[in-house]
Amino acid sequence: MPPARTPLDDLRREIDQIDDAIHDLLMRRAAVVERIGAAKGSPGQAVYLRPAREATILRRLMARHSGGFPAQVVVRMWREMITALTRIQGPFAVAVYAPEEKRGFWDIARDHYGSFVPMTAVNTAAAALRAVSDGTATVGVVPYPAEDDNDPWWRFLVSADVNRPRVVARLPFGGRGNARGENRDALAIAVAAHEPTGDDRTLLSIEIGGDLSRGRLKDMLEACGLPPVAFCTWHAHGASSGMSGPSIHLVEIADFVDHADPRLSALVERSGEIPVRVNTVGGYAVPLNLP
Ligand SMILES: O=C(O)C(=O)C[C@]1(C(=O)O)C=C[C@@H](O)C=C1
Repeated sequence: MPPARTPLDDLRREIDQIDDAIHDLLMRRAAVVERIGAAKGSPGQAVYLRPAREATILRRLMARHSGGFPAQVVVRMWREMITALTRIQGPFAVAVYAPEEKRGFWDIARDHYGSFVPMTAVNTAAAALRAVSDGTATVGVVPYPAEDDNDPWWRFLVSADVNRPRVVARLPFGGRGNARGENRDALAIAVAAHEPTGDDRTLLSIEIGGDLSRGRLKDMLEACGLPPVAFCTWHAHGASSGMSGPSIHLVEIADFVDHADPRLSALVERSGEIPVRVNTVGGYAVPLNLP
């Protein structure tokens, strides 16, 4: 006589059915993404990468999530899936600023882009940007800008060229998990569209050819409807020596702003005699509020 089926057997049978359903849906999702890839046309410069859409998908899922399965793990699983399905559409590789003593960026890049994507550690943020510019990497992962950096990587992104690499995401997007190292966030750089998600930050480079204090610039930004939430400044000559002269500010704005936004021309007009040049350096969807 065969042994009687126990409640545990029944539950495992149910798990097998669920696993089949999840697996079927994964294969179905992959087939749809293949069609999306075809609809986007030939892969030029990483046009298949849509960070805003990725953020929107995860925000929508988090809004409906409930039960005992950890939200962060949902994000982690989706991140693995999304990168795998991005790779169906075209080449994808990541260059991460991860010198010996700062391995944390490697962990958060791997959490975001998955454990099977080709990933290279580089010793400087500039090398990560170069990898994106020369096409050896699709995405570069660099430290979130710090005020005290007197040779900041972001100055290499200051350009009006629409095909230049720009900031496309802030990492971690869905919680830091067990990533090693300090608590510093990273930014992802790629040649991909800066698109709105409904809750965004934009990075503006503001080049100033004369004397304009940060306080004055802040007032001007606010008056133009561009609420600044963070500033970094780089002086082209005599960096950090307090000398006046050409300087570039990286200003984070609590809104989505694209290069044709009328608020940018309003800012230039408002500066009057002082030569001011404004460019967008990209931006990011505000990450999920998960530990
Ligand atoms: O919606 C797209 O454009 C896709 O390519 C699909 C998808 C996804 O897996 O959902 C994959 C990569 C993109 O960066 C965004 C989303």
